[in-house]
This record gives sequence, structure tokens and C-alpha cells, in this order.
Amino acid sequence: MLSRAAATLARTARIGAASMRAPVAPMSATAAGSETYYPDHGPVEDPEEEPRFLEMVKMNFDRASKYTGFTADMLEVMKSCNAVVRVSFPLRRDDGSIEVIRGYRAQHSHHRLPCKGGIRYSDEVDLQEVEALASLMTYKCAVVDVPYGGAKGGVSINPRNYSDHELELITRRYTMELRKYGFIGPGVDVPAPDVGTGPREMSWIKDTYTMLYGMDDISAPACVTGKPLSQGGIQGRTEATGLGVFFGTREFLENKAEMERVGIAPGLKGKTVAVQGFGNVGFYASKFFSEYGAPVTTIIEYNGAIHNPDGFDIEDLKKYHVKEGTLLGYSGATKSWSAEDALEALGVECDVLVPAALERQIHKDNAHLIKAKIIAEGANGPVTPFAEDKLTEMGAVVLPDMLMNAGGVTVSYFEWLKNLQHVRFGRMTKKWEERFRRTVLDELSKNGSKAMAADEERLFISGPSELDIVRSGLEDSMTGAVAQTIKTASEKNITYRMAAFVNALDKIEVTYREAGITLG
Ligand SMILES: NC(=O)C1=CN([C@@H]2O[C@H](COP(=O)(O)OP(=O)(O)OC[C@H]3O[C@@H](n4cnc5c(N)ncnc54)[C@H](O)[C@@H]3O)[C@@H](O)[C@H]2O)C=CC1
Ligand SMILES: O=C(O)CCC(=O)C(=O)O
Repeated sequence: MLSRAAATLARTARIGAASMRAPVAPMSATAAGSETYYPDHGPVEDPEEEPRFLEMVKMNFDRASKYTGFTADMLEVMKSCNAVVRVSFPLRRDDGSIEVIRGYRAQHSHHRLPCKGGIRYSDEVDLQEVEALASLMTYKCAVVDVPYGGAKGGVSINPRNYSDHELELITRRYTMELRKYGFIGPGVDVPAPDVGTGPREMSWIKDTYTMLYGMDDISAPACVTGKPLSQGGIQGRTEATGLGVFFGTREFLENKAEMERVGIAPGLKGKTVAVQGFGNVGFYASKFFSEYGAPVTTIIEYNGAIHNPDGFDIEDLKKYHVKEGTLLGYSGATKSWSAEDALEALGVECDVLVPAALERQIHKDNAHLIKAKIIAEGANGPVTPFAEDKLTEMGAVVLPDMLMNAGGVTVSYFEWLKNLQHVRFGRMTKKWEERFRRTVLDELSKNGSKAMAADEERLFISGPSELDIVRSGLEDSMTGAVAQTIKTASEKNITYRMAAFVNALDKIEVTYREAGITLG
């Protein structure tokens, strides 16, 4: 029996679903809460088939709910998507032709506001994909104690097929559409980069939004994160997701007891790493692994993969990749796979595999090829539930997306706070801290302590920069969340994905309950 609050929520969802069934004409939009109606796809009918992304997330949610004590009503509230918008608008292309562009945004949960999550430009984007990604954002934010509900948006284009001018037109118009339907604003919904977008697109979004609403709202630049520094961005956001993947994986690997429990030799140093996707997340994860002693021996892109048993010079390889548009032909590689065979490289010999490209890359047909004992999910949803079962059976462990790639949203949160407080972190205290430390050193030397070498003294005295503060906050968030996940996994004897889910649901339930929504 549904309680009154649950019945109201269910009724709202039904009304939403009905309004969404109306055909969507170009230049129109629909906003509603629905969880069974996906205009671009029907439900999965054959249970033997790999689920689509949204079903995949729901399947994991359902599995995890069994380890919570929550009522079916409460679980339903936490699972369902609160609102979605689908927009279409015309683009005049550089050659004068007109093309209709489709965009989406889903706000999975309003239990905390604003909603938060990236914007993806890819021709694979559809409503079920943004809903799946938005729901992962809700759980991810809870895992790292970032006080947001989850959202995600996307525009269904391959950005490689559009000029810079066309991409700017698309981004600005999409921003206006989002604003029209209440899907962007510093206190409502705050986008960020995802696949196919970066600081440049965030800058266009910020400019469009502040041009229209900046006069009335001094905090308008907080409408989006991942901006360039000159546009109100923060030091350390660009590399935050990759660095978070590194911090998270290191934390697992350095945990002796846990590595013994899962049968893996502890320690980061000397572990070999393979990375799929050499974009923002994959590049920075590779950079930090190799800088801290874990050579990256294989890199896989959609159009080819390369290998070197001694590891790559990541910065040098990046320069080559940007210039050539492919990894193939790089002089430092000892082996390569062509575009057609690139996925085979997922089965390469290595200790850690970091899928950092797209969802559903490791699935029921290739999971058996994986040799890595640790799969650290840089991407959202790269391992299907069937593949995870197979990997677990094979003795591998999956470090889940909602934990491992939470570094991006964590630093986005810091950027949003910086924008709201209108001052760079550390600006008010840096000199005070330096004076304090100078006094400590002077007192120590008066009392006969040995003097430090000049560079050690400079390091000791200098107050933290914005980057120092951001990195410290990121590391603390990641290590804290990993510790919580390990604790729940070992107490309940469940996988890390289930443990991260359970921790997220526990925190979200508290927010609902203490807001007065008690169900069942
Ligand atoms: N950018 C961020 O801060 C965050 C990104 N993520 C997730 O990480 C993943 C990657 O995102 P970004 O690095 O930002 O995107 P990106 O667009 O910078 O890079 C993606 C890379 O993957 C490559 N790629 C695409 N399909 C591939 C395939 N089938 N095989 C191999 N490589 C392929 C692309 O060529 C590109 O180099 C996505 O799942 C995204 O949702 C998650 C958290 C935050
Ligand atoms: O930085 C953010 O706000 C969101 C990043 C993102 O889209 C993700 O974590 O998947």
C-alpha cells in the first residue's frame, strides 16, 4: 500500500508520463517525470540480451536495494527520474543549409538542489542515456558527500562533424532552451563537461547565461562548472576526474587487508595499467599513474590501440595524438591494433584496466578476455552487469564508476562554491599562514633547532595555493569515500559497486526522511 506522499509522487509521475507521450515537434520541448517511457527505445524484452544503459543502472539499483532495509515505496522514490526535457532547434550550417538539432537534459533527483552533471556531445546521445547518466550522478554525489541531486544533458551530434562556429551556435541555443524549461541556473541545475565537451563549451554556456541573466544575479557564473580560469573556473578541475581515478585506485591497492581479501598483491608501484579512451579522463588518469610509478603499457582509442611493455611517455603521446588524431604510428609503441581490432586490446596482459571512454564497453561477449585483476571505471557504466558477474567469477574486482570518477564533480562543487563566495580559495588566509609558520620557525631556531635547507624552508613556509587546496579536498573526498566503500563491502560481503550503492542510498534516504518524506 502506498503512503500518501508516495501516492502523490506516483500520480505526478503518471501525469508526467502521459504528457511525454505527445509527439515532439521540432522547436518544442517536453518536461516530465517518467521512468518507463523512453521515446527512443522500448523496454528490454529479451532478458538474455545485454540491457541498455538505463536498464543496466536500474538493474544494479535493484540488486543493491536488497542490502538496504528501505521500503519499496522509498526505493521507488530514490530510483525514479524527477524531470526530463527534450528540445529541438534549427541550426543554420556554414554552407547555408538548415539542420534540426536534438538535445536532452534529465534531472534525476531533486532531493538536494541544485542538480549537477555534465553535458555530452555525441551522436549516441538519447533520452535513456541521459537518464541513466543523471541517475548515476545522484548516487555519485552521495558517495562523495557532494550536496547535489543528479542531472545530465546531451546533444545528439558528433562534434567532429561541425565547425567551431556551428558548435558555438549549438551550445548557445541549447543553453537558452535549457533556461526556458528551468534546466539551468546556479540554484537549479549546473552543467559541466562530459564526452565531447570541455572548458570552451562551458565558457559559451556561462557567457550565454550571464548575458541574459547576469544583470539580476551576481552569482550567474555559477550556472556551469569546468569553465576556463579566466571565466570563473578553478585550478585543478580539468584534471580532477583522472586524478580522482588515480587517488581512488591507489587507495584500494595500498590497502593490504583488502587486497589480501580479494587476492591481489598490494601496492601501486610497478603495477601495469591499460587505459581505454585517451580523452580528458583517460589522459589525466594515465598521466598520474605513470608519474607515480605504475607504467601505462596499453592505450586504446576508437580508431586504434598501442602497447609498450615499458610504459609510455604520456605527455609526449598526447602531443602526438592531438596532432595526428590517432595513436597509430607513434614511434614509442612496440605493438598496435588497427581500428577494427582495437577492442581486442582490452584483453591485454595488465594489472589494472581503466575503461575511460563510454558505457557498455566490457560486456558479456568480451568479459572473458579481460586479464586485469582490477577494473577501475573511469567512464560511466563501462561494465555491464553480466560482464561484472563474469569478472567477479574470474576473480577480478570492479571499482565502480560512482566512486572512481567522482573527482570531477567534487572539484566542480569547489568551483561552484568559489563562484558563490566570489573569492579564490586561500586568498584571505595565505599570508597569515605564512607569517604564522615563519614565527614557528623563528621560535624553533631560537630554541636551538637545526636550520632547514633554503628550499625546504620555502616549502614549509609557503601558504597553500588554490590548487593545493583543491587537490587536498579532492584527495580527502576520494580516500574517505573509498574507506566507506571498503567498510560496507567487507561488512556485508558484497561487491564494491553494491557497497557504493548502499552507502549512497543510505545518505539519500536520510535526506528524504529528515525532510519529512517518510514512506511505507
Ligand atoms: N570529463 C569529466 O570530468 C568526467 C567524465 N566522466 C566519464 O568519463 C568518460 C570519458 O569522458 P571524457 O574523458 O570527459 O570524454 P572525452 O570526450 O574527453 O574523451 C573520450 C575519449 O574516448 C574516446 N573513445 C570514444 N569511443 C571509444 C571507444 N569505443 N574505444 C576507445 N576510445 C573511445 C574518444 O575518442 C575520446 O578520446 C565518459 O563516460 C564520461 O561520462 C565521468 C566523470 C567526469
Ligand atoms: O563536474 C560535474 O558536475 C559532473 C561531471 C560528470 O558529468 C560526471 O561525473 O559524470
